[in-house]
Amino acid sequence: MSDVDEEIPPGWEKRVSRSTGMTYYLNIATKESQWELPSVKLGEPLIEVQCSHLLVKHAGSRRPSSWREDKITRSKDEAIAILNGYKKKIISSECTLQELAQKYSDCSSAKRGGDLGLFRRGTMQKPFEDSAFNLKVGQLSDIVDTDSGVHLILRTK
Ligand SMILES: Cn1nc(-c2ccccc2)cc1C(=O)N[C@H](Cc1nc2ccccc2[nH]1)C(=O)O
Repeated sequence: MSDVDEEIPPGWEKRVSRSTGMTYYLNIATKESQWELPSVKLGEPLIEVQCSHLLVKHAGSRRPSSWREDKITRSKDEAIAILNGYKKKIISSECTLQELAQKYSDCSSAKRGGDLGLFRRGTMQKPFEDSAFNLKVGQLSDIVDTDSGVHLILRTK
């Protein structure tokens, strides 16, 4: 099959199994693998995405409390500064978003490294949805502001 026919979508890598010599495909962000070429139907509307996120809440958050802290009192500016620090670590590959989310995210998805699973439009707060659906697989968002706090979003599928 020519390379043109076998266009591998962004965020995926083609690998060869050491044990069988068979080709498989690895999702760089989730480390999940599959034998089939990941399908991206160009030009078709994106129905659902999968993302992981790191949320830092602040005193103005809709629910200024989390598994980490009963009463969150930091200001929004402090939350943004903290998130910018995490973003630097992720961009420099010092840490992954999943590692930081597990330790520091104020969302209950922290226990899953920030993984929110697959979701469709209409299920998340609009600023989060708009950012998530505009990311390519493997792409990290800018800081996103919702009623819950400030987020970094990594699209994984
Ligand atoms: C949308 N969502 N999914 C989970 C989740 C998913 C998988 C496993 C465990 C929890 C938690 C949440 C959630 O709303 N958490 C809130 C914080 C929050 N607010 C969000 C707004 C948009 C996207 C994710 C968000 N997470 C909380 O814990 O106070």
